[in-house]
Amino acid sequence: MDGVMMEEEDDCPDLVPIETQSGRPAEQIPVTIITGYLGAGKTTLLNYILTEQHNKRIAVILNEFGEGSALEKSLAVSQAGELYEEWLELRNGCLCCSVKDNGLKAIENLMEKKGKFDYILLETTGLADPGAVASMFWVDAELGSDIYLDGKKFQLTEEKADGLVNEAARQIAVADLTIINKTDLVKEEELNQVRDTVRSINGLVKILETQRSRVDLSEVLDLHSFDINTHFPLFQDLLWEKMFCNKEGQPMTVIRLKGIVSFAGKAHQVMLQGVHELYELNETPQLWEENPRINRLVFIGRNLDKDILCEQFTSKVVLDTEKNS
Ligand SMILES: Nc1nc2c(ncn2[C@@H]2O[C@H](COP(=O)(O)OP(=O)(O)OP(=O)(O)O)[C@@H](O)[C@H]2O)c(=O)[nH]1
Ligand SMILES: [Zn+2]
Repeated sequence: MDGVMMEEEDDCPDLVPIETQSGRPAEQIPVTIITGYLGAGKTTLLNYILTEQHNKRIAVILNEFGEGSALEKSLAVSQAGELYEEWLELRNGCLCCSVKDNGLKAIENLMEKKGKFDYILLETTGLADPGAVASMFWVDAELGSDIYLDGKKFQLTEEKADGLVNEAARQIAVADLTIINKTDLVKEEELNQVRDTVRSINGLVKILETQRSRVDLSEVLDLHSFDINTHFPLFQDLLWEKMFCNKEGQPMTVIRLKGIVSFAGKAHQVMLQGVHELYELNETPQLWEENPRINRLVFIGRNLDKDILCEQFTSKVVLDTEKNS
């Protein structure tokens, strides 16, 4: 491996030197973390994404537990379906340890050398703690979508004894999208059970079912579009950017935010909680049933103007179809 640099224990994974375009600032790009049990079909998914036509420039970082001392991990860069292979040197093959603190730097280096990517897909081992992996991206506001790729039913239900179920549950809990793969190997009722289990762990996660990880790419690559900021651009602008002013021109400040919101196609009521700049959505056990679907939000803060907030919420968050009804 000519040119690969082995650095000290905690140094950033470094790439084989190639022609650099120095001075190019690293721009933010979405990172999708793909976790899943051993053999669930993560690499199959990556290969599928890389070879499909999508007109996106995608960097893939494979970070599997290799046999022996497999420190060199393959890095494939796809452009228009063509694969280019380079080598990314990771410390020890374990994502939590090797990439955790330096992952962003490694990606910045990569972009400095190869130009901007549209996407980074990061495959982690099924044993990785998704929280640790994801937290390195969450530092960076724009980054961080998760896919959790499931294998078969037994991975969730029959592995309880050795605790792996906890990893699976945690992966699902933080996922934006769960792919239940290998549906060709299970019966309909088993598939239903897996779906129910996933749903019980994460009421909001989007679930796709696949064979050979063949997904509709728009559902995977545009995953960031499901995140809370896209559901509620109002809150990003209001809480983070402090973009809204009251009628006197004073900027609104929110200290506390609570609400019940209705998602199209969701049977359960969803609770919105915000404290200062942080906010989250959680599905509640409460069904809408025959109750009229409403969105009710309570804001506590300074310089708040109900009319302006209402208008913003309606124009930016509420679906067109619902506005009229
Ligand atoms: N029957 C069946 N086999 C599949 C399917 N998807 C993937 N496989 C096979 O499952 C095996 C493992 O797939 P990989 O994509 O390597 O799984 P992985 O999650 O990357 O595996 P690790 O990185 O080792 O954890 C391969 O032999 C795939 O061909 C599927 O939908 N059905
Ligand atoms: Zn793999």
